[in-house]
Amino acid sequence: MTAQIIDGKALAADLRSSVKDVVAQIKAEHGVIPGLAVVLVGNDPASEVYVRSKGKQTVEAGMNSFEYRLSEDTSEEELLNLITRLNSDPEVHGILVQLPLPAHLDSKLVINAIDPHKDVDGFHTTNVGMVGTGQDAIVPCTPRGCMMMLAQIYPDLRGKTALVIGHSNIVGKPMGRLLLNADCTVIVAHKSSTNIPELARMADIVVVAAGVPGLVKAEWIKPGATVIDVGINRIPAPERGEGKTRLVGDVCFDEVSEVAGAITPVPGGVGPMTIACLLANTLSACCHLHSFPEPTLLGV
Ligand SMILES: Nc1nc2c(c(=O)[nH]1)N[C@@H](CN(C=O)c1ccc(C(=O)N[C@@H](CCC(=O)O)C(=O)O)cc1)CN2
Ligand SMILES: [Mg+2]
Repeated sequence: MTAQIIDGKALAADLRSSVKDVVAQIKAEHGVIPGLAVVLVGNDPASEVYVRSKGKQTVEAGMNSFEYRLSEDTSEEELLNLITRLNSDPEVHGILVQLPLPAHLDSKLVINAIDPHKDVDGFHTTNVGMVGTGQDAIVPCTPRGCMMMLAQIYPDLRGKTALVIGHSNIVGKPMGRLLLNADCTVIVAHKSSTNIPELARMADIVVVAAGVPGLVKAEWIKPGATVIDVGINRIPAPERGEGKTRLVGDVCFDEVSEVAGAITPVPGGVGPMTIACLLANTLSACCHLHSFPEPTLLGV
């Protein structure tokens, strides 16, 4: 079998275009422009790239982008004061604090200071609790993107056995909850799990967010299963020249593609969906704050 490639780059482009259309419609009908505030503390090079990309894509979708770049030594009080200001700014519908934060800042405290209705990352305890209890709430971007990718393969997820590898608050836990809300039979494995290959062989769907390059092997996968690779690992690539690197996921892509029914690539899979879903969440937050009807995006 050669797996169908789920093209995250193309799907993300469709989603962004769908967001852009609704943004233009809201602007025309109500004179409202959705606005996203992104806060970056410090100079982590990967975070710099993601924040730049978020700002660029926000503007391309016709929304307002407000960027706050704070120095590495910013105090918790300064950061909380900024969040308080953004919470009451009517032009700001979405607030995102790029993670990871420098070690002296308490990210739980900072995230829980965001108005839950503006928490477009879906990390606030209120949104986490609501998603966990199957209520409508803001869903974290990466898991939302994974669910949209799964919707390309399965019109209905009910009764599927899903294995999530990794139990981070950003991906693994919310992914498990969303799959459970969709009536899957869900297993969440993590670094203390002892029998992951055996669990994987039972799964119709495997979602991997472990941060371990090449963790998932072909012999773990049930023939025809769908494999969603959330891993983003930069590894040395001496074949490209001295000091060069390349990006790989948590899945041995070539061998797993021979067994799986569908698979996401890295790069160009889940990653691009993350930022597209951020735009979708910002638009939804704007609609909710103004009591506009919830937009239909990618038919869902
Ligand atoms: N506040 C948040 N912080 C972080 C999040 C988040 O959702 N909210 N997620 C990650 C980083 N991230 C967005 O912030 C992110 C990671 C990767 C990609 C992406 O498009 N990856 C590309 C490859 C890009 C490359 O070449 O390096 C891909 O997979 O194709 C987008 C966003 C942690 N922090
Ligand atoms: Mg995140």
